[in-house]
Amino acid sequence: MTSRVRLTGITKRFGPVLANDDVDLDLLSGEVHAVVGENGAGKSTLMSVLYGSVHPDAGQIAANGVPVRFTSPGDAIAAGIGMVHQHFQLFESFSVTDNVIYGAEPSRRGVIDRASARDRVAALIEEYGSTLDPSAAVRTLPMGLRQQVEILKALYRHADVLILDEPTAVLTPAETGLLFTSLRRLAERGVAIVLVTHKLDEVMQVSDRVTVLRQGRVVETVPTADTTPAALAHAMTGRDIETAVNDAPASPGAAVLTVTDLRIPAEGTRAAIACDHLRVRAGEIVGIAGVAGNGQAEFVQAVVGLRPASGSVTINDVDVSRADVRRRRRAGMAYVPEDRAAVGSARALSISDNLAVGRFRGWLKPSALRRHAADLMERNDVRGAGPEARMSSLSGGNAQKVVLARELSQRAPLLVAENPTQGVDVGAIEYIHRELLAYRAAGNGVLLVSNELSELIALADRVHVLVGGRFVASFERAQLSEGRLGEAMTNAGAGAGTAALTPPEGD
Ligand SMILES: Nc1ncnc2c1ncn2[C@@H]1O[C@H](COP(=O)(O)OP(=O)(O)OP(=O)(O)O)[C@@H](O)[C@H]1O
Repeated sequence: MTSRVRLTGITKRFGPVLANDDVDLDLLSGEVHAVVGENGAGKSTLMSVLYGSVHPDAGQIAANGVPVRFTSPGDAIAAGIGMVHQHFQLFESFSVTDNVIYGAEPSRRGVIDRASARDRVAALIEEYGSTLDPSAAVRTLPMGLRQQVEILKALYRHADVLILDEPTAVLTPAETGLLFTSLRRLAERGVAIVLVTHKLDEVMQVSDRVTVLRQGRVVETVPTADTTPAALAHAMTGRDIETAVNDAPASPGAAVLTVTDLRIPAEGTRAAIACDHLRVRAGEIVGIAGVAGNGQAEFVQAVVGLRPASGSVTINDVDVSRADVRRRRRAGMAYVPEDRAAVGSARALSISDNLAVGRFRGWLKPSALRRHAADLMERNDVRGAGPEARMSSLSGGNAQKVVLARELSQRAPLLVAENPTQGVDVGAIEYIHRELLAYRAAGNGVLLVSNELSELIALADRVHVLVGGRFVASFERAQLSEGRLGEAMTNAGAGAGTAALTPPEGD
C-alpha cells in the first residue's frame, strides 16, 4: 500500500497546552487507520490539521508524496480529503440529493444541472451499496442513513481520504455493522480511512492499523492484528483498566423518582411517548435501553422538566409534574444531559464558573471558587489549561467530565444521567462507572439512559427498553444480557403493541 497522506512533525499549541507534539501519521491508500487516545490526547486537533481547519505551529503534510499546505478545509477537500463530523451537518428539509450536492452543484451555462446531479448521486448511492432514496427528506431518515448522506457528500467531492470522528456514537448495532462493511469496501477500492474512536472493540473489528496518542505524542502505530484492547488501553493511559461492575447486593429504599401515566404527544416524524409507570428507588440504578431516536431524549426532558408532558412526576415525594428544571433540582435532582455543549454547560464561561453553577448560593470569593474548581478538576482528572480556561477550550470528553463532576458533587438523591460516557475515553468510562456505583452505594438513585448495552449490563439493577416511544420490556439485573436487550430493542413492531405497559415493580 502506498502513502496517500503523510503528516510529519505536526506540533500545535493552544496557549499552555501542547495539543500535538511532533506527531507523525502516515495514511495508506486502502487502509482503515484507527486513531485512539484519552480525552484531550490531541486526536481532534490532528484531524483538524489534516482537514485544514487548524494550522499547525510546525510540521509538514504531503499528499501523494507532494508537500501541500492547507489554509482551509476547502484546500483539504480539493486535495481529496473528506470529513464526516460527529454531529452531522445536514439540512433537515432538503432531500438526500440536495444535501449531497449542496455547495458543489454541477452547472450548465450558469444554471444548476439537476439531471446530471441526480444521476451522479444515484450512481454514488449504488456504488456505495446503500438503500438511500435520493429524493427522501433528510429529516425522515434514521441516524445510520443520515451518516451515509455525510459520507456520500465527501465521495461526491471525490474524497479518497475519509476522516470519521466517532462515527458509531449514534448508530444502532446493526447500523454500525453496515457502516463497517461499507468502510471495508471503500478501503478495498483504495480509499484511506481514518477512524477516530474510543471504542476499542471497534478498532479491533474494522481497522488495519492503529495509532495511539497520549498527551499530544504518538505512543505507537501498530498493525491491529498485533495488539489487543487491553494493550491499547494500557498504551493510551499508562495503566491497566479494570471494568467496574455492579456486584453489591441491592438494598433499595424509598422511591426518589416516580413517573405515572406520562404522555408526550407525537410531533413531526416522532411517535408519541408513553410511560405508565417507572420508579427509581434510593440505592438503585435503573437503566433505559434503546436505540437513539426512540424517545429517550424526550422522555428524559419530560422527567427533568425541559418538556411539557401530561401525567405525574414525583421526585423525593414532591410532586413536580408542572415544575420547571430549577424546582425539580431543588426537590433533589441532578442531571447530566447528553448534549453537554448546549444544555449542560456555558461554553463561553470558565471551567470554574461551570463547576459552580447551582452549587453555591450567595456571595463567594473568586479564590474559593477557583479552589473548589481546581479540587474537582484534580479529583475528576479533567485535563485542560486550568480552572480559568473557557469551557469551550476543553476536549469533548473533558467537557463531559466537568458536567459530571458538578452534578455528582451535588449528592442529590436522584441523578438523571443521559449517555454519560458517550465520547469519553476508556479510563474515564471506568471512573464514571465507579462514580455511578458509589452514588448508588451512598443510597442515592440513578436513572441511567444509555445507548451502550454493555454499560447498562455492568451497572443497572433493572433495565426498561424503550422502542418507538413505548416501554416494551423490563429486565431485572439477573436477566440482563446483550442478546435479550438487543432482541427487545429490535423486535419493536412485534413487542410494542402487546407489552406497552411497564409493570409496576413490586408495587
Ligand atoms: N481551540 C482550542 N483552544 C484551546 N485549547 C484547545 C483547543 N482545541 C483543543 N485544545 C486543547 O488541546 C488538547 C487536545 O484536544 P483535542 O480536542 O485534540 O483532544 P481529543 O483527543 O480529540 O479529545 P476527545 O477525545 O475528548 O475529543 C486538549 O487539552 C484541549 O483542551
